[in-house]
Amino acid sequence: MSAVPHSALVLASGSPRRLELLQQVGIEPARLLATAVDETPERSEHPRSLAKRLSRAKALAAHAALAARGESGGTFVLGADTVVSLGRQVVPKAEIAEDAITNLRILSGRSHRVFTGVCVVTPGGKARQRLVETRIRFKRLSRDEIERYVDSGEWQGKAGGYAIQGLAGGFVVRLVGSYSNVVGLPLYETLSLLTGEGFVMPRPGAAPAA
Ligand SMILES: Cc1cn([C@H]2C[C@H](O)[C@@H](COP(=O)(O)OP(=O)(O)OP(=O)(O)O)O2)c(=O)[nH]c1=O
Repeated sequence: MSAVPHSALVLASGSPRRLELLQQVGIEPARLLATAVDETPERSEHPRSLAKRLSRAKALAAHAALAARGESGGTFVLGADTVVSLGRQVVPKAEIAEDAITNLRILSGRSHRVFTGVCVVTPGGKARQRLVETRIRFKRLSRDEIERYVDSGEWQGKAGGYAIQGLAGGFVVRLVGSYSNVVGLPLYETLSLLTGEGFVMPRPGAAPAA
């Protein structure tokens, strides 16, 4: 049987979660290319617009970097950005313990949304996007629970200051939508975006396309 060669993909991300999620569905990126996109929201920018704008900026920055080296031919580039929001407010990434405490107090006992923007740049240079939303309700968190969580360090560098795939999974009363979207890459939507643009999925066990 003649096998159609599968497509090559560059993951425009430094997030180990995004790499693991792609690998989970059988895609081994040909390379990882983290970008240095400024993630500051614009004035009164809605969280969903922020996630969409940043995912596009990451994918296009990686595509431009590859093109500058003459390496963009034949490759799909994938960028993503995850934003936690409470109403119109962005619940920022936690960098220090105080940020994580503030965020968890805000999220305690309430419903919030997680948006992930996904952007694919095709080998022909077209940028295609999706925006995926997940709704989550956290239990009420006691001061002790917040302190113990902050001691774990799991919040570091995570949108909203928590990681659902770790201890914070125990805070979730209700989740509506895609779980992988919260961890950083909505798998169903990402695969349908890629295959809709002509990406050929590898067969299980195949070596990554160059
Ligand atoms: C809410 C939540 C976010 N996150 C992570 C996913 C993302 O890695 C991060 C959000 O920050 P992003 O800016 O989306 O991504 P990043 O800076 O980690 O990586 P890159 O820009 O290079 O792709 O938070 C979790 O791992 N679990 C969660 O429950």
